[in-house]
Amino acid sequence: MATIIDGKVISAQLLEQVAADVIEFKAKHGITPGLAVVLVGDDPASQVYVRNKVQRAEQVGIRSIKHRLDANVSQETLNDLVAELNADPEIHGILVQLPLPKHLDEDEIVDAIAPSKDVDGFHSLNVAALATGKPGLVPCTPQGSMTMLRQTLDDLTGLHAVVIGRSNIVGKPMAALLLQANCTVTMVHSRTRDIASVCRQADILVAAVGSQKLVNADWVKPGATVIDVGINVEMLDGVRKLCGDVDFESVSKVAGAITPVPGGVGPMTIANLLANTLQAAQAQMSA
Ligand SMILES: Nc1nc2c(c(=O)[nH]1)N[C@@H](CN(C=O)c1ccc(C(=O)N[C@@H](CCC(=O)O)C(=O)O)cc1)CN2
Ligand SMILES: [Mg+2]
Repeated sequence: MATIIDGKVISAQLLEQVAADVIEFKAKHGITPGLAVVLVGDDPASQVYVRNKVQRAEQVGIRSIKHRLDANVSQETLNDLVAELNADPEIHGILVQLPLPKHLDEDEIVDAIAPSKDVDGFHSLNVAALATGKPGLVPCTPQGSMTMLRQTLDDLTGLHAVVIGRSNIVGKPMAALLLQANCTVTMVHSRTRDIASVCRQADILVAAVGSQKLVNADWVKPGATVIDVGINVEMLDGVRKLCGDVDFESVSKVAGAITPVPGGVGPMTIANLLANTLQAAQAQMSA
């Protein structure tokens, strides 16, 4: 049976560290780090994530301000709000909760956020910084996944990491971080031929594709470390349950270590968002 990599425990450690660093920041600069969270529309999952972000921010001493906009808000109004937040010296971090309603252009709004306040690490300049190994704000979910890998494995150097999924917010930044950690990185996706045999070669397997229980035991090398980034909803006997991209029941019998869903990568995302907010505030104070 695989070791369970507990995201609740690891994220609680990170939050504790952020809270201590926030106290130090406040003492040094006499100001409180500020995070603006923008929620457009009524997507129930997004509402839960935003509520959790605001609650956790308070817990670590970061001031958060939530901006709730109607589902049919115009691109112009959203751009104007972001411009206002960019100019606000009390706001050090800005995030726009995704996904946005279809009529809005996500790329445009993400690139409207000042790169120094882009605590999601989605802005083109932060993406370029990560790709070229320069300092910048790194996306929260891949960053959290790396923390879990580092706590599980002594050294990542030379390990073969396979990332399933090529999204801009998880797959691509995850691959860049694994490469920085000296892994040999392969990305697989819906057009990959014989995806199972490629995955079976992985020492580290990261599933970030949004396809319920896609990865089964046949895809996993015995002893591999498996990071499940998927958050999918399944109905079991009429009850709504979360599950990942990995079939936990079968894979946990083969893998060396595995993250569960829920309680794995998810909690790391929010902890890293707050770590990024503090990092952004520190950088702005020394600019
Ligand atoms: N602007 C952003 N939008 C989105 C991001 C993001 O990082 N920035 N990521 C996801 C949603 N997300 C954060 O926003 C997120 C998803 C899941 C969790 C989490 O803690 N999940 C729990 C289960 C929670 C539940 O019961 O529903 C877990 O896995 O244990 C946190 C954050 C898309 N949008
Ligand atoms: Mg759109």
